[in-house]
Amino acid sequence: MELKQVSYSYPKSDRRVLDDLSFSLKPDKLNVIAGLNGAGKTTLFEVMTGMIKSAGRIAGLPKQKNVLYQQQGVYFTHTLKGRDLVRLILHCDHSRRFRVRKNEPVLTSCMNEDERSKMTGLWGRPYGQMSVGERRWLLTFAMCHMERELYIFDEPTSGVDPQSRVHIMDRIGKLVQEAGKTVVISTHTLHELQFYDVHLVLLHEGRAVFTGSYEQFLNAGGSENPDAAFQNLTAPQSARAVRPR
Ligand SMILES: Nc1ncnc2c1ncn2[C@@H]1O[C@H](COP(=O)(O)OP(=O)(O)OP(=O)(O)O)[C@@H](O)[C@H]1O
Repeated sequence: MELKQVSYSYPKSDRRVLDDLSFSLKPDKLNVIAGLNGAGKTTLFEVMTGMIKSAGRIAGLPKQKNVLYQQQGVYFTHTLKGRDLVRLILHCDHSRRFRVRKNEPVLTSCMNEDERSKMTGLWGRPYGQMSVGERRWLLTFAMCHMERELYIFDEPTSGVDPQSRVHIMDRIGKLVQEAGKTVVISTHTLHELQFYDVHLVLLHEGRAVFTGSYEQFLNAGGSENPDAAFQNLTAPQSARAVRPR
């Protein structure tokens, strides 16, 4: 999939949130969109999913029914239980790969012991009694089991403890390895990317100011600390040389 000179301004605004943005996605890597708050990551996802219409061209975009988009902060009523959510999400999957029974937690062969006990514990628990991290893990787990060509997760690990973060990232990492699937996430937690084979796109002032691997990102940003590299690459030109390494 390739974005070519994509531009977008919100109605009644003359500021281009996306400004002639061009980059490609790599199907064999975890595609990561990073950028400052307000850089336009969510806007970009809404353009990619056809929720808003931009100028420019996106080549190779799958049909909408083959795109999964996990937005931040989707509301579910607090009385729904874990099993209701998993059943709802998997029922929406047109592949119908899974038959989920109410009294049997979904336990697949690719789950490790931690994931199995997490799923068993959350199966009967109301959504309102789950922590932020538990909600995110459960939703991400179920969505990763939907059959799609393009998966987009908007900050899937925000507000999540290290254990759940690893589970979520590993689950998303497994998707990347499945043939015919392209996966994109946005994140502010750059350190965790060192453990995955990523294609990083750094969005700044409407454009991709960096695209490449995690190692290339550290080199380009002139630091082994990804946050410092990020600061260097998003700083005004004049400030770049004086940022801490
Ligand atoms: N509906 C809207 N109307 C007008 N401006 C908007 C709207 N939604 C977002 N914006 C603006 O567009 C810019 C990009 O917002 P967006 O939510 O895409 O950023 P983001 O990179 O996802 O940020 P964050 O990291 O904080 O989630 C921001 O300046 C924001 O204020």
